[in-house]
Amino acid sequence: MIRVTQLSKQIPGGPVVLSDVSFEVQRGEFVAIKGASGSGKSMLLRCLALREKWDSGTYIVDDANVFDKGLAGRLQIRREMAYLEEKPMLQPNRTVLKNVLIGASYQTPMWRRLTGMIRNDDHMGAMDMIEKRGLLDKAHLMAGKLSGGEKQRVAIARALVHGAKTLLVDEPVSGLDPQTAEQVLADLKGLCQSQGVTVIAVMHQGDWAERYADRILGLSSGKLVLDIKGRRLTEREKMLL
Ligand SMILES: Nc1ncnc2c1ncn2[C@@H]1O[C@H](COP(=O)(O)OP(=O)(O)OP(=O)(O)O)[C@@H](O)[C@H]1O
Repeated sequence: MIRVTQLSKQIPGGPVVLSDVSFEVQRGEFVAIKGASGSGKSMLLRCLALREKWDSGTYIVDDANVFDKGLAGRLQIRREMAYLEEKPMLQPNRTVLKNVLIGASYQTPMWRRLTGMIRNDDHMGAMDMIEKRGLLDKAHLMAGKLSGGEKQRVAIARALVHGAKTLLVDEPVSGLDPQTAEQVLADLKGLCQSQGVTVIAVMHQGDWAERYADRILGLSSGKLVLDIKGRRLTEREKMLL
């Protein structure tokens, strides 16, 4: 369970971008964050991923207070809560398999990044994860040759191989054609349902959030104005965002 209480964040010398934001997320939930441009959606995700410093607020993950656990606790959060940017950061001149195996910089020991050495078990696990993302035939292609949706799925595979329990995903379907968007979202939803992975995704465009999310959080000018079960928004609710 993730519990955020009264999270506030101000850009140093600039505006307040999150103000007293509180909510809970259960393990295995698919939560969508909606809100107009500039409402603080990405900032919220980055705060959850500890990519941004919190000015105030408490952050409980699996019954432990993250800010009481010191550096080890923060590193654990960064490993278990993978932050997937809108344009996944893959190494374009390495294969899909290598990208999944080597992981993001904060997930992988330096010696492994430098040598590229892998164990047999790791190789099997990565191939399995790639296959489940529907990318087995692309495993040996250079990542730079993939489409946007395929890159998203490689980033998801990579996060899971490296122990992520929660995926914090910024605009997972932006720029994708509808069919690929469905595939990416169905994959995320399946992970929630079958493996208890928690997904918190910024999904403002279209009605993707209404169709796929178990819960919808709505932000307006840095404030949480909506916290509802996933369903079609009423006109009044849309007006809030
Ligand atoms: N480093 C920064 N310096 C100054 N202002 C910032 C910085 N990062 C974010 N902001 C401001 O914080 C506010 C929230 O930004 P954020 O990226 O979270 O919005 P968003 O809801 O994700 O928007 P979009 O949908 O356009 O991506 C915006 O007004 C933005 O200009």
